[in-house]
Amino acid sequence: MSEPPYSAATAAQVQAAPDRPRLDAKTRIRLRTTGLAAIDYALNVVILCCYAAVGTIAAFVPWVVLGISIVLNVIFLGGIASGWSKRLRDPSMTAWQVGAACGINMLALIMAPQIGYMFLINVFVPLCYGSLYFERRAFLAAWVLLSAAIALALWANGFQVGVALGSPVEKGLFLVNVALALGRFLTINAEVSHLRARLQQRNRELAEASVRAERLATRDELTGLPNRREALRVLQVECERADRAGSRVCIAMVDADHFKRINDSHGHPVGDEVLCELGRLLQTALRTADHVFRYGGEEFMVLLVDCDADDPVAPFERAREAVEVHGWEALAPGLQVTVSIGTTQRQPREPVEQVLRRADAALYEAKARGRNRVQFGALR
Ligand SMILES: Nc1nc2c(ncn2[C@@H]2O[C@H](COP(=O)(O)OP(=O)(O)OP(=O)(O)O)[C@@H](O)[C@H]2O)c(=O)[nH]1
Repeated sequence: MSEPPYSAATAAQVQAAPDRPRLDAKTRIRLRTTGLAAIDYALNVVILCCYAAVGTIAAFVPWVVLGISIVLNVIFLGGIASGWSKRLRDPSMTAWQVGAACGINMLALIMAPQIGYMFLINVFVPLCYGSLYFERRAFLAAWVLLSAAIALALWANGFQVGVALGSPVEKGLFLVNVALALGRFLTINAEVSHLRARLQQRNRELAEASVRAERLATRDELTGLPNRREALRVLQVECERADRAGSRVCIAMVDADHFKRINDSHGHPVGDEVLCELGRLLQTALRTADHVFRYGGEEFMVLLVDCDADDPVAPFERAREAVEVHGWEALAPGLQVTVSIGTTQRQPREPVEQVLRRADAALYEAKARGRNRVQFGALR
């Protein structure tokens, strides 16, 4: 009998499988870069083996470098993979890795001065890697320490820095080594360029998010009009401007009449559409320089700038009429919408709160007098 493709036993095994701890993204990146450094160590050992095989350097040198490389990489990779390095200020252990790589090259310079060029070139690679993570002070420290280490190593090997270009194999190894050094430099540069591109992308996203956040903070989502918070800000700004220019502003509170009934008889979505349409109608009925805000619920605030007209009621009467004669039937059969408007004119240097209170009182009066009307709130 053939086994079912997915037996109950398999399901039980899957369920019983313990959750393997997953490495976070940053740890994976650290392991990747440290792993690349380990591959670099291995390549160096291979080149040293070749030099040892043709007798340029002593046979023990690659073994010593291999042994130290293994110990160092076990420490770095193990420290990062186990999460131990997260306790450090730099969990990538950059300074330690750069120091270890330079140290191992200085040791090799002492042990194999015949190919000293290779180790002097090699120290530039970890330094470049450090440029991804080092702070300014660390560069200065690296410069001083490395210069001292090179001087010490040269003193220890009797100031010998060989190139070894005698045999064809040595010439070939020299070229391979130079090509590898170039490859390492360019790999690190490619990484820097990738990071720069990511940073630019993040900056763009951040700028877009802040524009969106600002829009959300100042706009009403339903009608797209500026919200109450923005209304109070703009009102303050326009009043100050009017005081400087010696002009007047008019404000009006516009409230849909019996809006609860509209919601109740035609449904909330129709109510929402009515509010959007009201916003559009008010904007169309007034001048482009004037401001229409959704003040809250079914209430709008209108701000007329440079409103020195003898009759500050006229523009609002026009807006009220535009709402009354609008073809609301197109939204819902039997739908009729009117608005009540309380308006007032701000006196020079009059506090904003006082003007708002007067406009509110005028709106209240318009409602009390039967709705669908404009009421002017005069100074008492
Ligand atoms: N559809 C919809 N309704 C809203 C919104 N905001 C407020 N409302 C409704 O507007 C109604 C306002 O009701 P009331 O404050 O009683 O006022 P009204 O029915 O317009 O009566 P008057 O103002 O006295 O003419 C409430 O039923 C609210 O639920 C909205 O964004 N969408």
